[in-house]
Amino acid sequence: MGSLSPPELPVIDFSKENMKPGTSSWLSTCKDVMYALEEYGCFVAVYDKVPLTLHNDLFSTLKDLFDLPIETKRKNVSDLPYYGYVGNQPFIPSLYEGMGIDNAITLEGTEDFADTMWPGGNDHFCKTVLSYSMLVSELEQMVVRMVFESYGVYQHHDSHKESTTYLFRMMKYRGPEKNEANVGCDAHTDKSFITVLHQNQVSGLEVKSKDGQWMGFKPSPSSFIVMAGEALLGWSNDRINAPFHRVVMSESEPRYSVGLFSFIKGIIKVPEKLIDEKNPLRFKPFENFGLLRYFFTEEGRGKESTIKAYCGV
Ligand SMILES: O=C(O)CCC(=O)C(=O)O
Ligand SMILES: [Fe+2]
Repeated sequence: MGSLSPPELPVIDFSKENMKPGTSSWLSTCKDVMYALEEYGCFVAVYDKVPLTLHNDLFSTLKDLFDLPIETKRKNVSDLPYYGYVGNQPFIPSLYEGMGIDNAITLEGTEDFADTMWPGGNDHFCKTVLSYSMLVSELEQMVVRMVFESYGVYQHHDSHKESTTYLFRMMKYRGPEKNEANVGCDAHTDKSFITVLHQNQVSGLEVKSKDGQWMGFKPSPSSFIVMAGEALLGWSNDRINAPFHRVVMSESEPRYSVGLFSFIKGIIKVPEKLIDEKNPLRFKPFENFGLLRYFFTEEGRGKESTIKAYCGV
């Protein structure tokens, strides 16, 4: 008998030609996506729409950004928790720094951010981030469409799309020094609808399976982690899993990563179609940003499931 090998994240190919709604490759990818989201809450998308030059430009511009003085980086502020600069502060692993761009798939959003960081802005940064986040939002939108079609609630798709807003977060994890803890980011679940993560060549991301095993991830320029947040878990009436994940640094080189987080404006309601005798309503209508804010309260932070504590029936 062979020994049981540790589970691995499912890999789904989005770079097939002709992957258009209704085609056979679209329909078979829908099945794989739904299985991955319900079982793991996460998968690796192989997606070739982001050219290697753009990938390289993005990560080299991130280095310039994080090399700015800390007083400058601290100017990245927001009313929303986790949207602004986080780093060098108590209760956050000391290896971590992150900054956020609200409305990231608009030129205005990227320019507002760049104007805060550089005197006179930074055209190259804006172009790079905007092109990147637009291409990745197309991947997010394909996945959302697949979910709505697969659950038979496509009639709600357009209004959902109109209510979607994107946060682009950029992260740097420095390598641990001798005898320093190697945790880059503590285990957590995202409060977004969907998160798409991408990174440089330094590994460190781990995702927890339903049976409690940590699964690693080998990065590549065409691999994107698509992950469900607790807002999607809530919307799906608990069908889709929102997995715990963390970053553990074992290399000395810095790890740079980026996340495109979709959030929904207004009220999220479980579609009627997803409520029946076997699956009674599990969540009251809720606000995505309310869920995010709740997580950052003393009460919300300690909960195993933020969404259940926030609006569970
Ligand atoms: O750096 C990463 O890959 C993960 C970041 C993350 O989990 C988050 O920002 O929510
Ligand atoms: Fe996360």
